[in-house]
Amino acid sequence: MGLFEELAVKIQGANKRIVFPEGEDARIQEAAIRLAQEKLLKPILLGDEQAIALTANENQFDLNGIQIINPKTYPKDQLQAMIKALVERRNGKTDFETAEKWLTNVNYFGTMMVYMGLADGMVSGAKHPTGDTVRPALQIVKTAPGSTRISGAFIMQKDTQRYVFSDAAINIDIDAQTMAEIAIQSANTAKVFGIEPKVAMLSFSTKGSAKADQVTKVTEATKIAQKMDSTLAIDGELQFDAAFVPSVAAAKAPESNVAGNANVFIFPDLQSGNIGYKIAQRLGGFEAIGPILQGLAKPISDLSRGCNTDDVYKVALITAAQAL
Ligand SMILES: CC(C)(COP(=O)(O)OP(=O)(O)OC[C@H]1O[C@@H](n2cnc3c(N)ncnc32)[C@H](O)[C@@H]1OP(=O)(O)O)[C@@H](O)C(=O)NCCC(=O)NCCS
Ligand SMILES: CC(=O)OP(=O)(O)O
Repeated sequence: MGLFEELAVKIQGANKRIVFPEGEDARIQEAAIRLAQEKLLKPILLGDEQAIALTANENQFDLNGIQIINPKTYPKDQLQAMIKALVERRNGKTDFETAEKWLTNVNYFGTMMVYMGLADGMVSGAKHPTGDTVRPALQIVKTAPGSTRISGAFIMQKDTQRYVFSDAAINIDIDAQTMAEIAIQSANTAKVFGIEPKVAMLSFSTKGSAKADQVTKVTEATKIAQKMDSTLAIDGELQFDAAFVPSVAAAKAPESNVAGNANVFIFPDLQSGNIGYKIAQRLGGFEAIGPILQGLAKPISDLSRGCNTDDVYKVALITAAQAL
């Protein structure tokens, strides 16, 4: 059974309510119809009813039975309760007027639905850049116990090959401590997706072949991560070829228990992580599933704006599974 068939079996019957703030988008509507028809979850589309119907008509979609909420006509008393809960949650950082304005934005509205238990998870980002999609989650849902940072991983999949790339979505510039935490989070994500993690801390240097502050950061991160979980196979600093290709590993890092066999790749910053996953996807022909947000207290998932219906469907399955 493939990964997504397994997830489908897991979530079937649990009826998790997943809110899609971009309900007017055709890819979102098509995925929501498929998810509802297969009884995998209960989609909730946000948006203007007329605009949603227009997209559906243009594409001959049947949205019968799918819940639609228009934040602009949301019952006044329920909106007031939402504003109050948001102001309370922000604990002095956001006043009533700002909260009211935020809630006219579908990503804030959807995030508050998840925070208040009106939905079990959220999938957005088909039309919004990552920052605008995840900022409400960072501000309202916040980190899960045991995590100090939220990060974004991709499952990269082709035929029988499956890898984790992190952080490819959230933290722009990271210190050694954050890189170590991302490594531990990503190893856990790998296990959820049936990968026995061998974690490579990536650099442009292998085992001291270059000297630079950027390299020192990666060696420090490796030591911290090894201390955080001594049972984990984790090594660095490694160049990608040393991490991935056994013959190169034999030449560059013969002592390493990870080099040549790594399957979880931790990038030293977001420039390299985001560029790296898109090269593997667009030149390497890998399917990129994610970004899967790690370390968040409730399941909220981002999409790439380049996503298709199948990507939305798969990210929704992951989100519903995280909500179990
Ligand atoms: C994620 C991102 C939007 C946050 O930036 P920001 O809104 O400027 O963040 P701020 O520093 O103002 O922080 C806003 C809140 O989020 C929290 N936060 C920010 N980054 C966080 C992280 N990685 N983990 C946990 N919380 C975080 C802050 O603590 C702050 O909380 P507070 O308001 O309660 O104090 C920003 O880092 C970003 O744009 N990242 C790149 C996204 C991207 O374009 N990726 C490429 C495509 S996938
Ligand atoms: C994850 C990612 O790169 O998102 P986008 O393509 O929307 O910027």
